[in-house]
Amino acid sequence: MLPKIKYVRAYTAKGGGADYHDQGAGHWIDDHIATPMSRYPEYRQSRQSFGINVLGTLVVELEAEDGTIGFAVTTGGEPACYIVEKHLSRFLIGRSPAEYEKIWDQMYFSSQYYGRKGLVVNAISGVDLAIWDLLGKLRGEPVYHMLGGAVRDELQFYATGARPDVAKELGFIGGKLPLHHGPAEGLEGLQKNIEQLADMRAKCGDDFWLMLDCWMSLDLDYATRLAHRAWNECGLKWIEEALSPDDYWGYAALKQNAPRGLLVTTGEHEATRWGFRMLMDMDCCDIIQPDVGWCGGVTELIKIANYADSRGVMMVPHGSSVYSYHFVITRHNSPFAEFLMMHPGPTEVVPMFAPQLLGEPVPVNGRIRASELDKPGFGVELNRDIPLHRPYPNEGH
Ligand SMILES: C[C@H](O)[C@H](O)CC(=O)C(=O)O
Ligand SMILES: [Mg+2]
Repeated sequence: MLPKIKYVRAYTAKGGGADYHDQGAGHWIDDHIATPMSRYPEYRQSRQSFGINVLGTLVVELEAEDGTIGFAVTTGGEPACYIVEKHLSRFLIGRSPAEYEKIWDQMYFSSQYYGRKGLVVNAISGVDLAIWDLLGKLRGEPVYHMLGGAVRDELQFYATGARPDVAKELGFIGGKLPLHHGPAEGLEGLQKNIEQLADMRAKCGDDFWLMLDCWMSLDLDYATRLAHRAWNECGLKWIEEALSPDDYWGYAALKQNAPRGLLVTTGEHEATRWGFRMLMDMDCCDIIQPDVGWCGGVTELIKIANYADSRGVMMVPHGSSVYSYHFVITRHNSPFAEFLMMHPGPTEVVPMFAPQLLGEPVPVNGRIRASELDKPGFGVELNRDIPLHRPYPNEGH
């Protein structure tokens, strides 16, 4: 019998890490990136100006009766701490981490009346990842072993950041650029978007994948025009998250309208098996991109991935560092993974969730070997030198 969970603790942390938009001035990730808020000129230059980094990181720590600690990080900050400590902890204390299915079900359905997506599911995801970490640490097994084992020897990565040309030199298989100008900047903005992409195509050569991340900023008409020009003039591989995550009808139309061969991708702000079922049943995209720290955790991602597999849909999770790596290595329908370049330039490979995780593997020549994941749980430790704040201790302490 495994030791039971004795303590549940939820902390917040600031300064990068799982809340990867919380970076210092001059970072590429906050440099005039198109967003749904770009229609307001005062919020166009910086995403931090409208509060993209307002939540911070949520750290969930579960301590078992024998003192073993499992933990996970995701976004959600102080409000997510409240949900974990004051609501979800009741489903954890005194329970075995091997009961992850029932625990997930209880967390989700007890919070459904105020949850279902967004912050609450981030909090549930953080708890679920901490459970899997604890389970792996108690069993002395990496999470990917518990998920069925590796289906290939290494992970291959594309890089997200403003410098696909540097990503190519660093050995990545492709580069995903942020889109800089949204519909409010008119035809001039559209032209600038195409010129930036064309410039990158010239720098990277013809056979390197180039993708555009539109971070929910476009409307269907703009997205269709952009897709055609970017495909015809620059050989774009995929157009990502062009529309609001709620606009399933728009995504279905975009997939119909897009040039044959260009992939439509979305899902990083979608959650649960029901949200992804909607995307797939409505034929909204070619690749789904759940974030394991936001979609419901590993327990839910198994269901999402199996449904995608049964429909022949590719699943390439969004960011999420080790939480994604341990999953992707086990799936045939996840042939490659994303690496978010968190160097400000970004001209170097640095750990995605630095400084919060210790022992986080990074791609070398665009790859991580499966054997690098061979440590119990998710194979990382919490960096306790960073300031951690615990705002709402539960009664069990
Ligand atoms: C670069 C994008 O705007 C965003 O910050 C990250 C993202 O959507 C992705 O990695 O995908
Ligand atoms: Mg994205």
